[in-house]
Amino acid sequence: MHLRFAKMHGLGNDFVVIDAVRQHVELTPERVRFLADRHFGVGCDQLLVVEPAGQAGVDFRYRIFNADGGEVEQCGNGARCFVRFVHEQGLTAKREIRVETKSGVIAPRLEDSGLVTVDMGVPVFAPARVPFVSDSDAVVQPLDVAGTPVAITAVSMGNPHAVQVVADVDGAPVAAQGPLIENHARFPARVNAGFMEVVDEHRIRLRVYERGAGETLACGTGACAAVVAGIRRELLVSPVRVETRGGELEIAWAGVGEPVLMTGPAVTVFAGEIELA
Ligand SMILES: N[C@@H](CCC[C@H](N)C(=O)O)C(=O)O
Repeated sequence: MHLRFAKMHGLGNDFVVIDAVRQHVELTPERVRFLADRHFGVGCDQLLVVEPAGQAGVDFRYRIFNADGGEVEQCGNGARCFVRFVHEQGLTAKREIRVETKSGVIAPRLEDSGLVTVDMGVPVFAPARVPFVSDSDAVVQPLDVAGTPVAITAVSMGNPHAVQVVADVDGAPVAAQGPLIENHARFPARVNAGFMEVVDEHRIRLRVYERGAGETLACGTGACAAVVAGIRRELLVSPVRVETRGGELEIAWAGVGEPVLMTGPAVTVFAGEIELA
């Protein structure tokens, strides 16, 4: 199969983006892993596939695959790249787009500044819906990480996140704890593990060990999850600047029951073609 794609990134969280509106695409987990492979394929944290809308009132559907081949519900940096992609490819002239994802409809908007703002939907804290195994709905919950007690906030931004507060994000145990939290038995769908340093009430520094991809330079849904966790823990006040290893995002949230707004860049690196076995 011959495939045209674009290589894009949002703050260094990188994507192979495929137009499945104008070309026939048949993906398997093996093909996703091959495309994501940084040595034998193109290389990316996630693969994004743009498809025609499957329901009335939305413009497109977009699907997200982690580098490990698994399909997931949501991707914040990907949502910003998706909008730039459909514009650059001439798939639409609309600047505000409603797009169907595995976890519902989100609404990204291409700003005059070139940045993209995305209504990422309403965060969910109910443990069963994250999903997180717990009989308490406390905002801060204890988690035993291979004998180390960790205090996390479990939240879904469409996809699951476990956010902990650390004193110094540069020295945080991301590589050691990340895979243990990702695969913790209390997160039956696995989880993205966030490590947040609070700089002041409007600024955090964040690293995320992503489910199915490992530590990335930035995670959009991770930034949303960290900010809502920080606001619920009364450590932060909206809006919050989130400093990641790949750059900065702005996150705004008016409180429980309200949607999270994320603003940041989306960049096209190059376009390419590849032959898939
Ligand atoms: N990098 C993304 C999140 C991608 C999906 C995540 N790894 C998961 O498995 O839920 C973002 O920017 O949000």
